[in-house]
Amino acid sequence: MSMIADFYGGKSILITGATGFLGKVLMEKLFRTSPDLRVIYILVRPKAGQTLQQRVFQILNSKLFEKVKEVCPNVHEKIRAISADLNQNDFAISMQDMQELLSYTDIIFHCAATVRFDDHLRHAVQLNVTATQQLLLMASQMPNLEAFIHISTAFSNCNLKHIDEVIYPCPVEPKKIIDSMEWLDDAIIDEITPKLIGDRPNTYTYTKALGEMVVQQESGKLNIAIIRPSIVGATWQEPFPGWVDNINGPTGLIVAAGKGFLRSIRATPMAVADLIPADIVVNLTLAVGWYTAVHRPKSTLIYHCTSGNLNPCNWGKMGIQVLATFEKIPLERAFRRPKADFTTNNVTTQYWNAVSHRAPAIIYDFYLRLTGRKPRMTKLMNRLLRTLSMLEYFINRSWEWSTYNTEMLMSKLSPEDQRVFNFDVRQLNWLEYIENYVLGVKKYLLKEDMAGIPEAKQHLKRLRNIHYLFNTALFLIAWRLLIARSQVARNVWFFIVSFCYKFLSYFRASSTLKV
Ligand SMILES: CCCCCCCCCCCCCCCCCCCCCC(=O)SCCNC(=O)CCNC(=O)[C@H](O)C(C)(C)COP(=O)(O)OP(=O)(O)OC[C@H]1O[C@@H](n2cnc3c(N)ncnc32)[C@H](O)[C@@H]1OP(=O)(O)O
Ligand SMILES: NC(=O)C1=CN([C@@H]2O[C@H](COP(=O)(O)OP(=O)(O)OC[C@H]3O[C@@H](n4cnc5c(N)ncnc54)[C@H](OP(=O)(O)O)[C@@H]3O)[C@@H](O)[C@H]2O)C=CC1
Repeated sequence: MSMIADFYGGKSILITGATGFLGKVLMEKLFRTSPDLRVIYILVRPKAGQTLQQRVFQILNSKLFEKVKEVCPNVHEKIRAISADLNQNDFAISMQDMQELLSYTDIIFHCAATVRFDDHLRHAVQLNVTATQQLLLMASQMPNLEAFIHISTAFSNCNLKHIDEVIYPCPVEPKKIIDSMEWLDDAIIDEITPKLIGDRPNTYTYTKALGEMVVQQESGKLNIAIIRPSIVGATWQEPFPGWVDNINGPTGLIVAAGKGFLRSIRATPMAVADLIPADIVVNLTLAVGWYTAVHRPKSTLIYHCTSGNLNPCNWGKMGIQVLATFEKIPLERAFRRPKADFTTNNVTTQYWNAVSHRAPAIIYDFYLRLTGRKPRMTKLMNRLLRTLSMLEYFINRSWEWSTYNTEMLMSKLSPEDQRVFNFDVRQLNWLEYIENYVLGVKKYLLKEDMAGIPEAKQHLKRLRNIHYLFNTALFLIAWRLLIARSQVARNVWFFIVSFCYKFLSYFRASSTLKV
């Protein structure tokens, strides 16, 4: 019997960010392993023309939840979507809903955040800091609350090289930042943002660090734990391998490489690719929820959910495996053949960006214009290059995260819990995982049919022929121009032609003699 699964039975659980990548995997696992839980409250905002109910319906009817329906057929009744916007005061939750949440919630998993690297500081502070503060305030009014689990990121202190499972203070107090966001105008905020974020690369990592400080400062009598995952990737095993449904982190680049847009990337092949599968993060999160509620540690414990120190993989190995998988299982309607390389300095990066990214996009857009269609490739390529520039910071450095608390927790689990809530990253085989990740991108994110693989391979062959044809034509044109302008080139050309002629004549003569 799993102690953790048993613990969540009969519980009322509040999840923020349940419609996000991690939140969905968390909800799925909870329903699958503890189908007798009382209710999961999720804070949801209407989005993209969909009502709350439509959003929940879509999630529950997705492939991810197929197994849940077998073990928990009444899952629709156990999920209670509460209209909320974390950008608003009191999250714009109705009085009645708020009363229900305050009266019944036993556990909180706070996953909601803005994960955009380029978010305006005001918005990032609102969601990653102020909303966390408000949620803690709500939590302090919940008489039954047993644990508050805050999801942060391993990169909240990415300005350090070695990171321990402790909270590192930021120079300016979060309360001061929250206050200043209320009266400073956008232009001034823009001006002070670089000074505030200091040696962090973006507003995301900075505000996640502030969020942790808020958790520490406002914890009061609450039972709190913080989880810091590194780069969350597709699922490893559960509910099935390779599940992913958004383009964050490496996923977007995997798509770009598979479709042939991404040809070169400024990365350090030997740098550690600290990827962590979403199901490992979720298993650790649920184990932490149980441990925090049952064992009530005296202080707020921080758990690093990383792979680098226990089972390292590097970007070079990952890139090679991504491309090897695309050889066997290509994506449909690729722009060019999947073929990419790492560059390590600015000059080569600029060169390959011009030759392999910008030039083909301009040529393709010219072709689209000629055929009366709207050009779009240059815009797409600019977006890819912007994304690459934002991710570069993370793929050219390595960090060391200590994992004492995570390993301590592993040792506290029963053998059954170690199996059901497995977060032992040492068991992960990277090559197999990356292959399944790439397959998952094709199947679950791009929704491509596996039956289309022969056609996709055919398409790649056509692209290869076009590539050869194009290169040959380009060579001939360049050569023709050169011959017209240079005596040396003309001499070389006559030499080659006469050599070929002599060789052919000799060959013809010797074969005639043999007959
Ligand atoms: C040998 C070579 C091999 C090569 C093989 C290559 C593979 C191997 C190499 C791998 C190296 C990996 C490195 C990873 C490092 C990660 C480090 C993370 C560390 C921190 C981790 C964390 O702690 S935290 C989570 C991470 N946080 C993000 O990773 C957000 C980032 N990102 C943004 O900050 C914004 O993305 C940014 C960029 C501003 C652009 O912003 P942007 O405005 O230009 O573009 P958008 O993102 O808005 O979206 C653009 C279009 O995608 C559409 N779209 C959006 N979402 C969608 C969805 N879910 N499904 C479908 N489509 C979606 C959208 O609808 C747009 O389409 P449309 O134009 O048609 O509307
Ligand atoms: N993905 C990763 O690589 C990593 C993620 N993390 C952390 O894990 C957590 C989850 O990340 P992930 O699932 O990837 O992120 P997603 O972007 O997929 O999900 C974010 C969630 O927050 C919700 N949200 C955002 N703004 C609001 C708002 N104003 N009101 C209500 N809900 C809102 C979103 O709702 P909606 O669907 O309506 O937009 C969504 O459910 C975050 O705290 C992140 O910092 C940490 C390390 C790595």
